[in-house]
Amino acid sequence: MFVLLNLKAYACDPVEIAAAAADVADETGVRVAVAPQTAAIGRVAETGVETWAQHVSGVGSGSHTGSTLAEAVADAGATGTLLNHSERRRRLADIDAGIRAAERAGLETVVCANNPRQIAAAARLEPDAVAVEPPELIGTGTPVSKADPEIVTDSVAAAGDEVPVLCGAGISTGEDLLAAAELGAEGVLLASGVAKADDPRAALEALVEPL
Ligand SMILES: O=C[C@H](O)COP(=O)(O)O
Repeated sequence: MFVLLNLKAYACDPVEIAAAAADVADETGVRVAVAPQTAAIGRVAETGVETWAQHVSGVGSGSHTGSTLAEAVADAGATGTLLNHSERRRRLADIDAGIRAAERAGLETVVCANNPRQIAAAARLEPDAVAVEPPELIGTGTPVSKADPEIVTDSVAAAGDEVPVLCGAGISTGEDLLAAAELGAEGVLLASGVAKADDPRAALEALVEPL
């Protein structure tokens, strides 16, 4: 299972969490990546943890003020990027351009989507993986794997054999992770369960413990 931890814009210490994630990955062999704020990518990557961007713009270098170049996050140490997160929705053409920009920069891609129909469309754009997240469950602590298991199984079917599916929203425990795996997800996308925890290291350790 791939554990992709999105720190969003939470008021947490990205380096402390990244160091904990690096240790947990080393000690358990579980693939754990951290997606901090863009400005923290370099510092997070220095911990040795697999580092992702939360978003890249679908543009190359040029007159694009305020954009986030895929090449820039790759230079800073990121090896992958989320695209079209529920809190950073893009139009289809922008998602396609974002995937192509990430490919040019050598970044792995996970395209997020709300439901199996959107997952089918996202998978046709040939990202490395897709992630299904029902927006109404994000940040609730109620795991998608329990609240809406069919959205995961239907997304796995919609994505087809070539594109792995992650699931996210409300995932915070090892039990949630196992449930996601049983539904066919190859990873989880999570945030608040670790980023807002009093002890993020303990939360991460507990998360991967049953794997
Ligand atoms: O990117 C992460 C997802 O939006 C899930 O967030 P959450 O774990 O806080 O529900």
